[in-house]
Amino acid sequence: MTAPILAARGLSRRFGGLRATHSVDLDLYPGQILGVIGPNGAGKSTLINLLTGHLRPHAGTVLLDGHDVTGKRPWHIAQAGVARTFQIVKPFRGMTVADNVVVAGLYGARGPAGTTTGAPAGAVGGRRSGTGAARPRAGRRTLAAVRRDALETLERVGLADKAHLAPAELSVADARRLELAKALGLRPRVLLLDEVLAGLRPGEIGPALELIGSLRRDGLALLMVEHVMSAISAVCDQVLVLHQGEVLTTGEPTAVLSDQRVIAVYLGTRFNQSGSARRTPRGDSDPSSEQSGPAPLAEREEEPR
Ligand SMILES: Nc1ncnc2c1ncn2[C@@H]1O[C@H](COP(=O)(O)OP(=O)(O)OP(=O)(O)O)[C@@H](O)[C@H]1O
Repeated sequence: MTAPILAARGLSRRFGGLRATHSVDLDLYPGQILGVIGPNGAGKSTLINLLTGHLRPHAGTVLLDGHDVTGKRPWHIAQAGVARTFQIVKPFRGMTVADNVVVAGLYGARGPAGTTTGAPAGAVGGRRSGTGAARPRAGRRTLAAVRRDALETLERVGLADKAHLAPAELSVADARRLELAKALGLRPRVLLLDEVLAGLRPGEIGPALELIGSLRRDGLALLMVEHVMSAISAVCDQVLVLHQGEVLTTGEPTAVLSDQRVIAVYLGTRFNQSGSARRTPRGDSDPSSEQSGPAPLAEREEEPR
């Protein structure tokens, strides 16, 4: 059996007395999409932050290609092939859309200590071993080549015609595409998506899922934190459910989304018509829709209060 490319063992992080994640184990394999779900505050973003080095765990281990990368800085982990998107998009605001992706390309994947990157099919550019301090690789690839790759990436996410714009001129959906393009610009082997579908209109979700599916076909390993249950059920191979920082269960989407324990932890969370557990900016549930029946999460529909 293939070894996991990214794994967590006993990953724990507290904020004061709050256990944001507690003893989380996961395995992510090349060509797999692992969905991570759970009610607001369950620890999903914290888990991504621990995997990418944006937070240090209080206990536990992060393994990349079997190498211990626990506590490594985010740029080390990014250059070792793990890219992410942020729930709140973070473009470089003083640059064009295209230059945002070029910057990512200049700092792209190098590979973990003692290995080469094994970048996915279709990925381009040089490889390099070691996890030294982050610095641009323009010396290995010309800026023109990096720019060409960036434009290909923008084409792939559907932003080619907006390459010249400033990020502030983008719609919500396009800002999410740029967030994804920046992550892909790193030419990762592992991609962690934090609510990449949030704010998209129903008609925009299908193409986004097609793109995510195409990345899996390229051989990327994807971890997807998402509240849109229909999307989780459509594209994920496995789903991990977090509840109060702990893994409640892991399994295939159909089984997990109809598991009574999983449904129970979502009770009190409102669902919209696409089966999305929604929240307000305060983190509360969306009062415009509510569902508390025992139907599988992916089949839930809005019900007036
Ligand atoms: N930097 C922080 N300082 C203090 N508490 C934090 C911090 N980050 C997260 N928390 C708390 O840790 C818990 C888990 O938060 P986290 O953002 O990981 O949840 P989540 O599952 O991603 O939630 P959501 O679905 O709302 O994004 C929450 O109670 C949150 O308030």
